Amino acid sequence: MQTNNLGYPSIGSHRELKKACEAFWKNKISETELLETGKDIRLHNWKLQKDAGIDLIPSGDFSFYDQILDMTMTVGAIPERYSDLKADSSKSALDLYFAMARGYQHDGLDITAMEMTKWFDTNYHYIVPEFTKDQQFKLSSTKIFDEYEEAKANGILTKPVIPGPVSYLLLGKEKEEGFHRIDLIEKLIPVYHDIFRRFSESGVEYVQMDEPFLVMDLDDKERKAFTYAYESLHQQFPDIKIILTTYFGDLRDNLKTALSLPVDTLHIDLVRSPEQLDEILSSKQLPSHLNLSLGLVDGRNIWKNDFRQSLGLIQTATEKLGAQRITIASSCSLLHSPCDLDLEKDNAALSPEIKQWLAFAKQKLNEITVLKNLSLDEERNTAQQEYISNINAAKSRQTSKLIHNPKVSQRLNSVTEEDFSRSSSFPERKELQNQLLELPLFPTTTIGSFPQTAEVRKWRADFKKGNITQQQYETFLKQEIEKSIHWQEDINMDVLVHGEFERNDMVEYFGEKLEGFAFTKFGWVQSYGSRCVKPPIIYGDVHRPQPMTVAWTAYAQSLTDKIVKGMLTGPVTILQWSFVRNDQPRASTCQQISLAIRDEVLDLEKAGIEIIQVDEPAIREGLPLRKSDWDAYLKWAVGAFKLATSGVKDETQIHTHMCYSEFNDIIGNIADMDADVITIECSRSQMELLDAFADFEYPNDIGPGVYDIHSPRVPSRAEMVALLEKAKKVIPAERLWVNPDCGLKTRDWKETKTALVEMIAAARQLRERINEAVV
Ligand SMILES: Nc1nc2c(c(=O)[nH]1)N[C@@H](CNc1ccc(C(=O)N[C@@H](CCC(=O)N[C@@H](CCC(=O)N[C@@H](CCC(=O)O)C(=O)O)C(=O)O)C(=O)O)cc1)CN2
Ligand code: MET
Ligand SMILES: [Zn+2]
Repeated sequence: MQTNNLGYPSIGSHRELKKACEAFWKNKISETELLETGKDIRLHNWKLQKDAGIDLIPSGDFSFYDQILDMTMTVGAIPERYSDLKADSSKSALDLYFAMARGYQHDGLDITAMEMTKWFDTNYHYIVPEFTKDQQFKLSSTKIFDEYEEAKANGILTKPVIPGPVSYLLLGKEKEEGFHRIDLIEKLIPVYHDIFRRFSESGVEYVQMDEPFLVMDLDDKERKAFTYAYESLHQQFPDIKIILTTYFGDLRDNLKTALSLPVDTLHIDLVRSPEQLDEILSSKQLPSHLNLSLGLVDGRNIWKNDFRQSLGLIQTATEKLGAQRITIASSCSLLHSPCDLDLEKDNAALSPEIKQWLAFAKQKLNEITVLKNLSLDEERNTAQQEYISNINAAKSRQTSKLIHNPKVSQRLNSVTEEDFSRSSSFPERKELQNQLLELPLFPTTTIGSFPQTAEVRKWRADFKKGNITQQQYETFLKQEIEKSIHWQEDINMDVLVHGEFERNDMVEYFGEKLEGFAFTKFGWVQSYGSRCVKPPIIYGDVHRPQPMTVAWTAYAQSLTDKIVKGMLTGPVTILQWSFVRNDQPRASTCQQISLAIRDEVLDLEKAGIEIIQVDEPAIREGLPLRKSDWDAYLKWAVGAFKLATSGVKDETQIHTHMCYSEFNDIIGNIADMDADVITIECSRSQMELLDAFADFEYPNDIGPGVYDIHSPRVPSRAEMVALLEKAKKVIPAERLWVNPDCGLKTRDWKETKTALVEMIAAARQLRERINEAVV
């Protein structure tokens, strides 16, 4: 019996990599220094895993930005627009790499970034590979080999991890018509042969090949690509042991394909789907040589493993296959977990009672080994203490007084059907809102946040450390709000925002104000590139003890005669971006959050706020990976939004915002949410997304984002006018809003100011064109 870890966070337990990358981008440290930081993190992680007793330790899982972008470099799928940069001998491979991730606007070059999108149903984002019809692949990076050798030189034999060829292709996007990316498999496989040849020369024993698409709906062509790819690799390199790795779901109708592939080990996610174990063990197709890696320790949540349940599953598997053929593993990469619970020792916001229920990445490594020891040693001599304390922690959680709040269940029981819909239809509401709000055609607005500068963060850090008083902190925030309101008035913005300066994060901030949530100090998880989040932990019933945003919004509104839009995070997004309790259905937790947001919406309305935005950027992310599971999810997720927003008067305008979303398949459900206005991310895909809204005849108002806020690149007025003209072709002018793709918190003021002035000028130009047409 072996132990296996699928991947470890690259970011560092104190976000060393984030800090080094951002310093490098600002030219504050050299490339050598950045590379050195990467090396230190890798070594630290490998040693940690070795000391924890992990047999199959990953290498190649470390990344300066994203593992899929790393693979794009490895197979040489570098889009044409970077060729000047690539040919420029004064630029390093790392410069090219970051240009692909973030765009490049220096030395007279102006190159857009590659698209970024959600990694399955997580809050991690990857860089989308771009493919052309005559796409060429060529082994172009030695990173994966270098890291294997680096570990070996330090006395650690590792298991290289690479995305499997089928998933790699399916994660990408065709950049021209006339082919399907899966057709490129025959061109791609020779590069995998080159990779395996090098592995073989270096004496690599195991290779982890991630094929998460095996838990998705596949067609026959895609299944055949699996067979082709893995048979080809096995034929050429029969001695390399492949661990075919699936996660985030179950194999279902792809089981037969998975079991037919010539691999050494199949890894399955038993956290998401413990039921699939029986199905696999009883399958007639299960080959007698195949080993199973049991993904038992949850890489996606922070609760301690339930040893009793895991040992049951291990026993079932060993009885059937024998301990020799079983590996104990994390369910997926630990990339999605915070690094180390031990860092929380002085955290007053995490009581010892709650802390004993938790395990972060480092603790999870230990759980993997302890599970192995417990299952090999039936007398439990070696891990007796760990077993007892695990069982006690589970008991303490089941019976804790912290979890259940009778007031919350009473409130839930009193919810009625009417609470889920607005009193009047959209056209009726729109007329009343037009009269009240008096907005021009193509109203301009932003998505909520303004730059979270180092200064803003420093004030907050000082306040949290007790270096300044609450009053000093609040005075500072008020000044920031005042500056932002007056500036928005000066540039002629139509609907203003207060700027979200008081928020550390759009989810963590609300978590901190709600009961039933706990927080970490160092529980950082990578979201994209150098950007991290600290997801709050929902451990108990959720309840809003008092208003959360009303004072800030009302203050902002008091400074201007223009309309200030209230800004809230929606229930599905709060759920999705938190660590969620696993002792009740997600839908129930979500409904509790809905009621808290509903109360806040009504309090904002009472305070005179006429437009309220309830952000739901994560509603698409929460969609189950299999289509047959969609309806059940959409029913409660859409319901949660409606419950949160439907209490208001007809005159109050409800906005929602979504980003990183492919809505084509769920556009009807988005319409069912019945927000008066939806702002969406659109610019990186050149308004492609709008076709879905047009085809469906989406009924309400839409603000398709006219510029990409994830890149420091400033868009031109002409570019935005062109995008708006494109939008106008499919959405009637009376229903179009003008706004960026998302909030501006990650940008600097300098770029923000130029871009928004240009955006408002673009809206003005559209209005003038319409007036001219009328005259
Ligand atoms: N939860 C969440 N998920 C999301 C998004 C989002 O906004 N939130 N947006 C989409 C894209 N993802 C994103 C994820 C993170 C960030 C982001 O900006 N993160 C910040 C951290 C935000 C934060 O929590 N800030 C805290 C802590 C800031 C900090 O680092 N403070 C320093 C001290 C600063 C000083 O002394 O000067 C420290 O703790 O060391 C605060 O402002 O209070 C970062 O990585 O830099 C942006 C987008 C999708 N998913
Ligand atoms: C990831 S969606 C962000 C919405 C939020 N209101 C902001 O502007 O930052
Ligand atoms: Zn957004």
